[in-house]
Amino acid sequence: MSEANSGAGRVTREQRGAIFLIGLDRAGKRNAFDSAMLEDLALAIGEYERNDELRCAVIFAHGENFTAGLDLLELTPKLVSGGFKYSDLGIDPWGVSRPRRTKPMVLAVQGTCWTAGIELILNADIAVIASNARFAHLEVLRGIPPSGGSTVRFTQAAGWADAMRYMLTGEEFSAEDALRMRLVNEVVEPGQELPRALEYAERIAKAAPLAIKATLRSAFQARDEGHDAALSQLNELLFTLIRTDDVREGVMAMMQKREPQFQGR
Ligand SMILES: C[C@H](/C=C/C(=O)SCCNC(=O)CCNC(=O)[C@H](O)C(C)(C)COP(=O)(O)OP(=O)(O)OC[C@H]1O[C@@H](n2cnc3c(N)ncnc32)[C@H](O)[C@@H]1OP(=O)(O)O)[C@H]1CC[C@H]2[C@@H]3CCC4=CC(=O)CC[C@]4(C)[C@H]3CC[C@]12C
Repeated sequence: MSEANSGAGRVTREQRGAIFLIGLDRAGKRNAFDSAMLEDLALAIGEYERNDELRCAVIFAHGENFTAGLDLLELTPKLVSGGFKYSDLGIDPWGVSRPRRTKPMVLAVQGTCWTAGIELILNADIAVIASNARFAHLEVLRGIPPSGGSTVRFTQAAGWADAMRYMLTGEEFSAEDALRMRLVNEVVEPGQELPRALEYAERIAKAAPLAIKATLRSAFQARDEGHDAALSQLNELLFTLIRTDDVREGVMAMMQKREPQFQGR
């Protein structure tokens, strides 16, 4: 698709029907995130968010490794001086700062997946990983805490004991460990992670887009504001959606025993 370690932005885009493939493209540096790559990934997610034709994004990495984490040499001075900020057209891929994405995100991961890569997984909806994937939260060995969401989401997904074991030591863990700790959905043979992620994306893209967004909104609200806040909004979400053309189409398709064709309205 593109040369390793090339391209100013270092993130590729490809539209396949309703699916948007977003590729980390700095393989020569093990897909370490410098500021150009952080910015371009955020912009790609912004493009996805604003394009109504697109119903599911798949984030993957060119080359043999997902990411070696942050390019500390390039980024530390910028973070120290407060000089790194996403442009207004971008969406934070880690869901740390607002606005939050409203559309689904599937991840395909292989090889080395350090720090920021784990945190991208934890901010995605579905993650498929290759059996050769290996993970580590190295931040405390570089003098910083995990700051892309793991202090909240790793503990939620895996429980305190496992999350602290890996975040406080920087110890490496395997694909099987990631599955056991419920950080990911599935482990597949190397090379199958992207095709399998695309299968999930195709299924999501066939579902009703407004219902997909409402599902995410409710789940995000539960995570951010607590269960009561999310439960109190469920009826309103339902009554808003029940009047849409997509609900009529879903019912008609069921009656006529055919695939629904949802328009997102
Ligand atoms: C803070 C959060 C993240 C922190 C970190 O990621 S710390 C960890 C940094 N990574 C490392 O230390 C790994 C170093 N590399 C290795 O160990 C090895 O290279 C390897 C095992 C990965 C591979 O080994 P290898 O033998 O196969 O290959 P090599 O020969 O070693 O390397 C080949 C080639 O690649 C280069 N390379 C490798 N790694 C790196 C790297 N990390 N950086 C640069 N270059 C690398 C190597 O030099 C070789 O190059 P060559 O030219 O051939 O010599 C952040 C996580 C998320 C962020 C937040 C996101 C949300 C935010 C929004 C905001 O608005 C504000 C900011 C923020 C909150 C943001 C803040 C920062 C995060 C929290």
